[in-house]
Amino acid sequence: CEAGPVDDAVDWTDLTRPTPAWFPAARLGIFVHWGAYSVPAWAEPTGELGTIDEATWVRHNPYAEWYWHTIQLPGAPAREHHRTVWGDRPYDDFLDLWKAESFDAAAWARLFRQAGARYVVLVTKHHDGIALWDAPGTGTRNTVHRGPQRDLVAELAAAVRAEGLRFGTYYSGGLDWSVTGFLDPEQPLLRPNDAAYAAYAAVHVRDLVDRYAPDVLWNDIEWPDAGKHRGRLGLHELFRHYYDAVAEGVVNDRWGETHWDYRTSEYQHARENESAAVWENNRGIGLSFGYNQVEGPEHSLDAHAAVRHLVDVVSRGGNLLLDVGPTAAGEIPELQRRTLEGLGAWLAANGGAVHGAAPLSPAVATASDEPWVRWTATPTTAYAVVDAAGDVTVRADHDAVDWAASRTPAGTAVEAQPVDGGLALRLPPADGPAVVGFPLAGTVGPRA
Ligand SMILES: C[C@@H]1N[C@H](CNC(=O)c2cc3ccccc3o2)[C@@H](O)[C@H](O)[C@@H]1O
Repeated sequence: CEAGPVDDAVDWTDLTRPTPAWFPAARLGIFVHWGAYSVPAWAEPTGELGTIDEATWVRHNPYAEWYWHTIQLPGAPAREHHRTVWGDRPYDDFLDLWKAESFDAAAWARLFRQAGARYVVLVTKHHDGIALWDAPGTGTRNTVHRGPQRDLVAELAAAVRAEGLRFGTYYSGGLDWSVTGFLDPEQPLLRPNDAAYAAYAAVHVRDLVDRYAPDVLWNDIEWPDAGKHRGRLGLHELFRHYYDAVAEGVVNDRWGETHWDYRTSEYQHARENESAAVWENNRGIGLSFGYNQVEGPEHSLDAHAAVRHLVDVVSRGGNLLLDVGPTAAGEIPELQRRTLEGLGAWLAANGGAVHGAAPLSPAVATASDEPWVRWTATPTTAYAVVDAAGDVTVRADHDAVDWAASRTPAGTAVEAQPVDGGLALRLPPADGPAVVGFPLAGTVGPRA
């Protein structure tokens, strides 16, 4: 997803401002990919983005939300699957087959809060161009006029905010197959860059801002090149309008080489962006963002793996935006629900080491994999998250921490003794990684 040319005349730096503190403090968000693609809900669980070569990826795409694209490709198993199960039905039939009959926004929002999430980002228009609100210029090709016949963005925004979480919107500015068709299916990232599409997309995002005041504006792929200007429907004006409307709003980095509040990585892709001061890794619980009925436990993070991934991300200064792909009916698949519930149970007992936490100065302690240890910190406390039980030695500068006052977040004292180059801990049995807090002696604390 290479960035396109930028209008050098535009000074993007006048949009730069300190990132609103709520975002890095949040540490965990829930992504929701729900669309017409949730009806077929079929993809090959090939592997994680960033670990599969592009030639394999395009024909064996594990992203179920790319179904319409994948079935264009001769030789793609998804194309054969579509012919066998759906015959020659057009993709848009899936919009009318999508009923959302079990959709309960309040139940989703409750589950996301119980999972320990502090924000939710809903896909409002994915690459198929179908809007989950009455988006200007989409005619009836949206969920208000067809299929669910509901404004799904409004319903989830209200429910999420009623649970005290922040609500963000994802918009696919970079791809819209309903506008471009499949220019060359073998080149999946050929983007619409013309002024007409740029205006169409700008009107959509402006409408999202004016209707829902999203706390996160999450664009995907990139912004159309013809829209990267200061004019009325230009991107600079759009960002300015957004910040005027949502003072603590944040935008991600998928708008081209223009402006962002934070960087992103996706599964294993673009991990170089994780060196930024503020960043977010996004991934599904499985290998797909949209619901994929083919996926099983072998393709998915269980609660233990989700805890480890979240803690690893936070220990390096990032947020995790963890995706759920609901069924067309509006249910959260059991495999995904179990992971969210397990993650939430662990965070309920140990969230002090995650929410509002930041990396610990490497001068005090560093990560290890044998035993698996990650460190986080608040200004007063260093947290060792140890995926082991019993007697464990962790490397730490024990003069920098008050090892005699080591505690679990629940307050249980933990036996700790300084040993050469670290601390010997006697850990209580725990359901998942154990967390030990060490009051920080002196001024050494989280890396700024
Ligand atoms: C969240 C997922 N994003 C996929 C597209 N990903 C990218 O274009 C991409 C990934 C990425 C990582 C770092 C910087 C820029 C980047 O762009 C998109 O194709 C998937 O269907 C899903 O919506």
